[in-house]
Amino acid sequence: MSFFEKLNHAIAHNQSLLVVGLDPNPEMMPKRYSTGEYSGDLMDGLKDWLHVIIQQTADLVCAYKPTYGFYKALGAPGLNLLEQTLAAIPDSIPIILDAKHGDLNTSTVFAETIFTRSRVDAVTLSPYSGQDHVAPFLIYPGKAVFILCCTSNPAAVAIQQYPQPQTPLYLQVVKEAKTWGAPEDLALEVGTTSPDVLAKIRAIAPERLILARSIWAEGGAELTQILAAGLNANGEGLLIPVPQDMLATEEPAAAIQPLREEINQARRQKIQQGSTCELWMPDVCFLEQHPHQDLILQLYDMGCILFGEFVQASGAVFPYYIDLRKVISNPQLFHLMLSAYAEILQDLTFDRIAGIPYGSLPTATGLSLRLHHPMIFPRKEVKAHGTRRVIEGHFEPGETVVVVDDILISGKSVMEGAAKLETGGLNVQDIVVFIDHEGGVKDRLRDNGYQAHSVLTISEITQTLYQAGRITQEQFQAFNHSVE
Ligand SMILES: O=C(O)c1cc(=O)[nH]c(=O)n1[C@@H]1O[C@H](COP(=O)(O)O)[C@@H](O)[C@H]1O
Repeated sequence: MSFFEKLNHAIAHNQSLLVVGLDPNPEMMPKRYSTGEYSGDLMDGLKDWLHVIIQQTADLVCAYKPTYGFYKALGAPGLNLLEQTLAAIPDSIPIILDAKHGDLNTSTVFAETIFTRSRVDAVTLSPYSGQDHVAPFLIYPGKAVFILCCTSNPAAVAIQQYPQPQTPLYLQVVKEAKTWGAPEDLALEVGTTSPDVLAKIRAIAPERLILARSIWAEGGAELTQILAAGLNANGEGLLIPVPQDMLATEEPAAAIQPLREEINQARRQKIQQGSTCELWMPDVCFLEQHPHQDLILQLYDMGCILFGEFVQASGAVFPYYIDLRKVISNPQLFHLMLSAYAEILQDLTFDRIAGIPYGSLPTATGLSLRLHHPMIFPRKEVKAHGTRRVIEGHFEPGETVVVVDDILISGKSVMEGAAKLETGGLNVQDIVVFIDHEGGVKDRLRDNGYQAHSVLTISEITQTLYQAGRITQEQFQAFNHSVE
């Protein structure tokens, strides 16, 4: 039986959305397993405690969740204890190993160990190594992964809310993770005390199972609010952890039963509120994603694309400003950008590459080294002493030069540069820029005898930023009005 079948069966049979953590944490172990008449050692105490929890809760929960870290921390006896604990869990209850595994190099062996040599049905994973890390776990039919989307740790806010609270990274993790696996294979782990966070995730992932965490932290919201935000319209899709302190009592079942009923009450209400049965449609469409989406988003996040009112060199006011000069300080991004230029240059015929100073000299240098074509450049201002050269670098008159520049606004800078190269007897046909401001600038260049190529247009950039939630509707509309 697959993880999801087992889970659904356990939910229906035990009428429960509760998950019990089976954590051999010596600090949480009740004193009765180490003092008084108890004669065993620490490992015996932990084992007996966990076994009692399983016996008491097997008809009250829909899954068990052993935290791998607690077992590892106990060394070899701890790993032995994990096996004993898993063996004590009834076959009908699925096991989610809480490993938060995040290392790409060990993903294949770890997946094989837990899914073929133990009774684990699902595992929690960190999202930071991306799909490559998750794929080795998803090749096991019937097994599932839970992707950690956010945690409730206050210090994590700086990362999870980046770059801004309206478009936080944790929601991007959810959107991205949805493309890695089907709802039956890939669920989400959400640590939060905030119903708002759960509601945002539920809104973009209505079809995903969510394993809630940290909901019992002090100062957190009421359980009813958490349930209202996280349950789907069918009163399902949310797994609720049993509070740790309930597991330390002598009769965990007595404390858990009312909690189970409270949750079921909220589930019934949710079902009554929704009059229709929800049909989930996947919102993943790879065709719509811009091929340079990553590059565009990174440029924006680095502050190379700014929205607001900016006066341009021409005196005109645009609702944006592009400053690509910063890219050289981010080698990984610069590399991506050079690859995008190189894709265009490889289809052109030329002897040398010329960069327009100053902004495009690093680009021309990078392309020259990458494509093994010599570089030259027209000087911005000609020196009044020395060689008084207009063009720096070696060239032969009659050669063909491809000109590279950052952005075409009116085309003035690039045409001035090309004209200087032509005074040296060079031919300029092709001009390659990163961004085309549009508004007919390519036609203007064509009228002057140049063929202009661009990696991106400003419309593609704003459309991508808007779709990714980086810019607001107002910013997007301001841009659209400016080009009307
Ligand atoms: O000054 C500008 O107009 C300008 C606006 C902008 O958003 N980004 C930008 O880089 N620029 C500068 O404008 C140059 C191109 O403008 P044109 O010569 O009008 O095509 C670029 O090479 C930049 O030096």
